[in-house]
Amino acid sequence: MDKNILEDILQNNRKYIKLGEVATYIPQLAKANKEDLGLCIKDMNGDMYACGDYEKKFTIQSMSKVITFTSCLLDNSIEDVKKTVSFEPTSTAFNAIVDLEIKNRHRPLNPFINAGAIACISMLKENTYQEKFDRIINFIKLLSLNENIDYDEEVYESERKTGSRNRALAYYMQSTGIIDKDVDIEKLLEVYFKICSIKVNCIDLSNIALIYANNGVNPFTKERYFSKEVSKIVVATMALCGMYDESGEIAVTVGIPSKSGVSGGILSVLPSKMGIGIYGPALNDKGTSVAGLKILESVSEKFDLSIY
Ligand SMILES: NC(=O)CC[C@H](N)C(=O)O
Repeated sequence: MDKNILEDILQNNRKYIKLGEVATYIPQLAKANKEDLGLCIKDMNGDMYACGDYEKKFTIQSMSKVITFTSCLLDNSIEDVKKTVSFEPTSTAFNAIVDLEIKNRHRPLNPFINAGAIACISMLKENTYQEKFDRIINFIKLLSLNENIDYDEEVYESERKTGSRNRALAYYMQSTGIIDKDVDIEKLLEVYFKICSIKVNCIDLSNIALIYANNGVNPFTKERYFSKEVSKIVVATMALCGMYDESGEIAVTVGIPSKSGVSGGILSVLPSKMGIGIYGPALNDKGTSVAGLKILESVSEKFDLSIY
């Protein structure tokens, strides 16, 4: 893979930034620099190809749902997980309420929408809410091969103060028994907001993605972090649901299982080959980086990476 080609791809797709807007519904995210654009690709040999603002830190947002879902699968049998959340795509937004009432026996359709992730956090086996958060941040440190991962206190506060929609989702799920009646919803949401506020850069995302590309094994130390079975479930769910109600279109145009977040990050897993991290905070109307998505599409096309 030629770094100059990647640099060209990044520059050629810069023009799409103007089609998007940074997220404003979480006030702190509105402070992002719309012009930022970064890409990092890491392969199984440890070779890294990066350009643009690949070292810039941003919050992990919905990309954390990959790690939350993985942890939920490690703590619970697949049958028990399926009683709470299924693995079906949505045709509505990531924070939609309507599906919870009318579809799927009140279960969130998948673990990558807000309701699904909040339900997954409630299923983690730790005894305290602090332990649940520690578990996830430590797992992110492990998978990103970065001990220095931390969370952004200001983004966390901003989300906590403005999180009425997530509160509505969580209380609704408690009313239907999807979330246990003993769960303290405010505390559960604090964990969710804090997880979303964990800071990463494109290198961290590419490292995390690489572990999934390698079926749960760190390709450098050969350490196994989760089973091949869990990895397959998570990556398949990413392919079908990771880009919300745009997942079908992206399967066609990109063909690489991916998960986006409203900070503008995209985490993409190319099985057996590479991990990709992208950042560009200007978002399309689905909440995905508009130029980032175009970069992913160009990389896939240029190097013939679609899994289909
Ligand atoms: N799509 C996203 O990245 C959403 C995550 C964000 N923290 C929220 O709960 O709304």
